[in-house]
Amino acid sequence: MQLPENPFKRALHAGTQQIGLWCAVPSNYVSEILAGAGFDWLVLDTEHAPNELPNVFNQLQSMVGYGTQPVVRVPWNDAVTLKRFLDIGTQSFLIPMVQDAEEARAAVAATRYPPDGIRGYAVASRATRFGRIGDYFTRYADEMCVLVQVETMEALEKVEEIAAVPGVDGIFIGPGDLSASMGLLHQPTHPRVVEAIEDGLRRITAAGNRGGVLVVGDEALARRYMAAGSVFTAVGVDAALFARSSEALAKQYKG
Ligand SMILES: O=C(O)C(=O)C[C@H](O)[C@@H](O)CO
Repeated sequence: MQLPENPFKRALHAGTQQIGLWCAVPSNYVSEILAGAGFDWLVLDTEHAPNELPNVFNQLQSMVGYGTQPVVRVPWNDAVTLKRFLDIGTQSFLIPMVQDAEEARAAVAATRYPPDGIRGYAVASRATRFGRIGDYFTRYADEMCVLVQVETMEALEKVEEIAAVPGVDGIFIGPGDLSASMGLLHQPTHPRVVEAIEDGLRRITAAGNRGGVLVVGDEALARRYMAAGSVFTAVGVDAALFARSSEALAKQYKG
């Protein structure tokens, strides 16, 4: 068997704009529905969603064959957690709350085998397709994508050093937590937050790395961030889509 290519990583490094969606609903039925919707990438969220490893395994399988690529958001920058998601075949990670270059290096090291990192070895995991991918251990890193989240003012001040860390394929700016760190909780589109995100995206690009962000329900702002340099841009959250559209439908008939 061949090592699966990572189209998300390849498009990211080619500078191709990729439109994504957050999948907070912990269901492989939902992830397959969303995988056919037309997005380039889908975040399988295990930080802010009641989603665990066995279910993410099912979600990864549900997306096989669809063009949309899974990006697993782990709950923390933790090598043990990353190891388990690596072994089920995850090839793209979104790692939250990375504060500086040291934490970015730790995130990358968790995805690499020695001597490049500390990833634990398993002889027959889904990642290697149970030993059927002959060159997995020599080529896996080519198709491994590490996205780190910068989502505090402190981390945003260090975005250039984070961008320079080898193996960091992209930097996602988290509007929600960033706004909270700015004293603007639940105001991710506050003008000061928008200005900070735009500046961060420009600096990430100037540092030679690739920026991404999430915007919910505001196409103009999403396109403003794309103009500022976002090349992996999430434009919605499934749970919010379900909640708002179901409310609207009920209101049509219930008033
Ligand atoms: O800080 C943020 O904003 C993010 O990291 C995205 C949110 O966590 C995501 O759950 C959407 O609310």
